[in-house]
Amino acid sequence: MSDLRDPAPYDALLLLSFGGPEGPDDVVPFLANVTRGRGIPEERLKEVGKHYFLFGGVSPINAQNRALLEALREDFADHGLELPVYWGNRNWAPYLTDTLREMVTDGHRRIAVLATSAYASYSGCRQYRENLAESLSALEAEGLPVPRVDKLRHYFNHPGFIRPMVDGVLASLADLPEDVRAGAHLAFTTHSIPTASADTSGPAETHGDGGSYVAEHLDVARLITDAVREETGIDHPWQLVYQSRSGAPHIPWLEPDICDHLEALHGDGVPAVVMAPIGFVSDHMEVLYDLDTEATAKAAEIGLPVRRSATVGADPRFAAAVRELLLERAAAEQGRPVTPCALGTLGASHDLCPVGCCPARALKPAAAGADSPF
Ligand SMILES: CC1=C(CCC(=O)O)c2cc3nc(cc4[nH]c(cc5[nH]c(cc1n2)c(C)c5CCC(=O)O)c(CCC(=O)O)c4C)C(CCC(=O)O)=C3C
Ligand SMILES: [Fe+2]
Repeated sequence: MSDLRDPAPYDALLLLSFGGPEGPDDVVPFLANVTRGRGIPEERLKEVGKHYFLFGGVSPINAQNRALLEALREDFADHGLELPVYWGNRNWAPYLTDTLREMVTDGHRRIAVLATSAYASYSGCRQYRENLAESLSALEAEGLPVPRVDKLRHYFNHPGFIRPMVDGVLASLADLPEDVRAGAHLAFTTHSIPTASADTSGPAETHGDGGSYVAEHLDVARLITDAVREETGIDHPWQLVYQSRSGAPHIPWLEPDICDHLEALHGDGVPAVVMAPIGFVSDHMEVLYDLDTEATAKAAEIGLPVRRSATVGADPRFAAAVRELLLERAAAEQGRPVTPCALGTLGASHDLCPVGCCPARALKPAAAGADSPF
């Protein structure tokens, strides 16, 4: 019998995230890193900078990742899985290249990567793969060994991601005044992206209206609504809506925006809304500002009771899911039969992004996919 705890061929796990500022002096250089060559209007950057300054220049994302690192190490230790866990970011310290350099210096050559983005899309998948390729090239240029990096599959439909969100929505419903609770709508929110990116998200066969990005979020919304109904006996009406739009106004992005949605629901006489940020793995500035500040103020202004449900963050069930994803992939790499764990109608996502998955505007090398140069 094979050992179910055997992580071979992997010798380390890399938690790969976005990164965020940790004080006022970090904000402008962080935004410069994020928007390098991305054509985001100056006005939008000033606006987003203000969001960060409102919170002392501190994004919650790094603290969330530190907590997740702890949760992963604890879960691995509790399950006899001896695998070191490292952390690196695309846009702020600890920077991905520095972490990968440390990993190869520590002797690691076959690295599993968990990105803190659960869904397909250029911004949520290929852009992380491009950053991995850039960092591997940097190591190569320094004459260091280039490790093999494998990105773990999208986990939007993994029970360890879904169940904490179900609990979050149930807690938010319970927190609403009793007289409006039963009639509450669920507004599932995610990051708006250009419709052109959504339509080409995921493998070529899913390209079309909304692509994998929208289909995956709809599956998650249905799974959560179904689980909530099982618990409460109430079929809460729901809709997938968007937040945090940027880019030039003439370029179409996914709509409707959460604030417009709240107004429309209020106009229709809906008594209350739970906003569930399913597009975000943990609390980010988008959750603190766009939902907890802006959308909550809009709701107060129109007299609509709202609650924002918790993100998954460092929930121990999510840490366990990461272990399962890693061991599942290890087994597949060893050629052992595995049944990947997934809820919903879409099934488990691919291990290796095929050529043409979430294409970029300009072709750049991307690691950990069928088109990887490494
Ligand atoms: C799909 C998606 C995710 C989810 C997947 C994932 O988690 O990766 C995500 C996450 C995040 N986005 C973040 C921050 C920003 N994103 C920006 C810009 C953009 N995001 C986009 C999409 C996404 N973004 C897009 C299409 C743009 C436009 C231009 C471009 O294509 O680049 C900008 C520039 C200003 C602005 O336009 O808002 C900022 C500052 C932070 C950190 C937050 C914190 O500090 O807590 C996080 C986790
Ligand atoms: Fe973003």
